[in-house]
Amino acid sequence: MTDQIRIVDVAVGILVKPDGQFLLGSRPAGKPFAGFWEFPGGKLETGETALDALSRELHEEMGITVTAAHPWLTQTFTYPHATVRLHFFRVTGWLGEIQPREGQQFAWQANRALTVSPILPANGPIMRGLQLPATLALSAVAQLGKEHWLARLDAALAHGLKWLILREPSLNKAEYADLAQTVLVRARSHGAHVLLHDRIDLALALGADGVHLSARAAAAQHHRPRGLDWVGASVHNQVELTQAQQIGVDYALAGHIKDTASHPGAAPMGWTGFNTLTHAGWPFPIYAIGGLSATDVAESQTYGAHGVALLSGAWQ
Ligand SMILES: Nc1nc2c([nH]c(=O)n2[C@@H]2O[C@H](COP(=O)(O)OP(=O)(O)OP(=O)(O)O)[C@@H](O)[C@H]2O)c(=O)[nH]1
Ligand SMILES: [Mg+2]
Repeated sequence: MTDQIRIVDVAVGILVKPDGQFLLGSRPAGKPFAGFWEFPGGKLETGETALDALSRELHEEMGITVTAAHPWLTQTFTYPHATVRLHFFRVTGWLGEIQPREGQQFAWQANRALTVSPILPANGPIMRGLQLPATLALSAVAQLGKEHWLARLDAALAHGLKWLILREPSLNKAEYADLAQTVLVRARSHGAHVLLHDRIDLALALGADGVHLSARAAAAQHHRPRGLDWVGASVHNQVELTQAQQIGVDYALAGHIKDTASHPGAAPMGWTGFNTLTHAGWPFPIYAIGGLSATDVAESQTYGAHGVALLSGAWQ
């Protein structure tokens, strides 16, 4: 018989308030990593689904009844005491007052401004994923023309756009580099992130926030591009998702979900297809893309998406 690593499945709840704050709890004395901060949750019992365990654990540990929870990402991590597979849910609805039923402390935390530490070691990628906005935008110079699109970009930045992928396959290298410089200046003044599409060297040279890789470019990578803060990839199938995981992306875009002008002829996967593709659980957030608008965020999250990536929907 071959040795098999026993994997302990754990359901974890990230309680999120409408303003984006999330709840951490301290691990009670007597448990491994006592005093470390974690999201509430615990081990699945025999016969339980992850969602069953989440509801039970949050009731046991903090006295609440979960009314809205969506799978978000799945992370496997090996501790000295066990290998755990953590099923993270975003919990947006609950009933009852939060009570520390196990002697733990609770603290609502804002992104990038944690006031408690240390966090359980497995949770690093999770904290990073929580920094990603619910919507991101892909540029539309080819559709709108450069000047018109730049004007729309300024308006979107003023309205809070925080994440932009500069994807313009119809521009030549020099035109693209020129546009990237212009866009970086505008985005920086609003604290927005700009990821260049496939141009790793240019992203490094210009100090862009990262790179977004087409599925084809991701397939050609043997490791995560070095020196960039954020790396994402487009995926359409399990093979591409696996490759994205192997190179260690921070997020993926999966689609396309609906019929779009930019993908005439290709059959959309729909929400069912998105769910089939992603439901096994991946250790990074996945955005849905293709024919979507900002009003689709809530629906996308019921299918396990982090949110939606917008093309024309970002510039109307
Ligand atoms: N609850 C929770 N557990 C986490 C997180 N991150 C993480 O690595 N874990 C790991 O998941 C494992 C199980 O979690 P747990 O100790 O809360 O389990 P539990 O509530 O069923 O506790 P029990 O065994 O005392 O009944 C631990 O090894 C813990 O280190 C997290 O954010 N929240
Ligand atoms: Mg627990």
